[in-house]
Amino acid sequence: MVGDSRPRPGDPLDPDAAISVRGLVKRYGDRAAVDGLDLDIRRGEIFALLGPNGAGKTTTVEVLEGHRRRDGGEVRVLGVDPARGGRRWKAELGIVLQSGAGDSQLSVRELLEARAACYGDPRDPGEVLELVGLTEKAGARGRTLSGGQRRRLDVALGIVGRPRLLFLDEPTTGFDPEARRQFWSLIRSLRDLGTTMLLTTHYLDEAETLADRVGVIARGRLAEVAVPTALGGRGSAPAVVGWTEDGVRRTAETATPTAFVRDLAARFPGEVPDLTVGRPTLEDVYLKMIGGSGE
Ligand SMILES: Nc1ncnc2c1ncn2[C@@H]1O[C@H](COP(=O)(O)OP(=O)(O)OP(=O)(O)O)[C@@H](O)[C@H]1O
Repeated sequence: MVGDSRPRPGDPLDPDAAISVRGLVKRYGDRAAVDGLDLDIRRGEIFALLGPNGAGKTTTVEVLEGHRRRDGGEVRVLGVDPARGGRRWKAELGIVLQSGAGDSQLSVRELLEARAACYGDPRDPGEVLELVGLTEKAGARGRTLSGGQRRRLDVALGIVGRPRLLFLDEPTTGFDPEARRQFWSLIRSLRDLGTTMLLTTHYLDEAETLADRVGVIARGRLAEVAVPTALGGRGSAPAVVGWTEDGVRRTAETATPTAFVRDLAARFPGEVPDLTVGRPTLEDVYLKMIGGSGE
């Protein structure tokens, strides 16, 4: 799918969606932190919510989780209005927060077993430890874990209840590059198991790698929703060809990079020096889209 894929204001709620939101408004005092948001997230999808600090991401997610009352609009999460969600509904959600579980005196396994006991059909704690790569730390006290290991424990606690929908709030903050890659493959395994995921992140590469679609929120409104390769008209943006000639770095924008490079190649006896062909990155289009909208 190419282009914007938001529902239009006034469209009915989508009963088949994992999350369906129409005209969501949340005010703090007389200021709207979320100011008329329309969004559908499909079952089984990984959706990344992007936006600058203060844009309204956390507020939106907290309303969806049932942790904050909305001031306007309609919301359904797994078919239920979060303002009225009961225990059974809550048991179908997994929430990965910066929980502080890592400060506990309990061991990693004890923490996980205690959480698993809250659910009717939990995942096996041993399997969850394996999935998040913490098997060797099963006996360790939470407070002896490194920052990245605590985050994995947060994820383990979020998924042990076998959630159908998982909320991940900036899940890889503080991870080293290898831990991030491992975490990404964990998220893909969860998707293969059918889990729908709503991810907030400030890492554009993370959104690009993981998300089926991304939504950019600025000043409490969704600026665009699209697959990562199409956001901001990225898919049809001109390519930028770069090369070095007479010791000078040159670049040219072109809609036909193949023909351009063919002509360029004809001008050089061998390789075109330092040849690059690029399109705008997700970060390029994102920064353009939110330009000047931060707090
Ligand atoms: N409890 C609160 N009381 C008053 N204002 C709040 C409260 N929580 C958030 N806000 C304001 O609402 C706006 C949106 O905040 P929110 O936390 O949703 O942004 P965010 O997109 O999650 O930002 P970040 O990327 O920094 O986490 C901000 O202007 C913030 O100051």
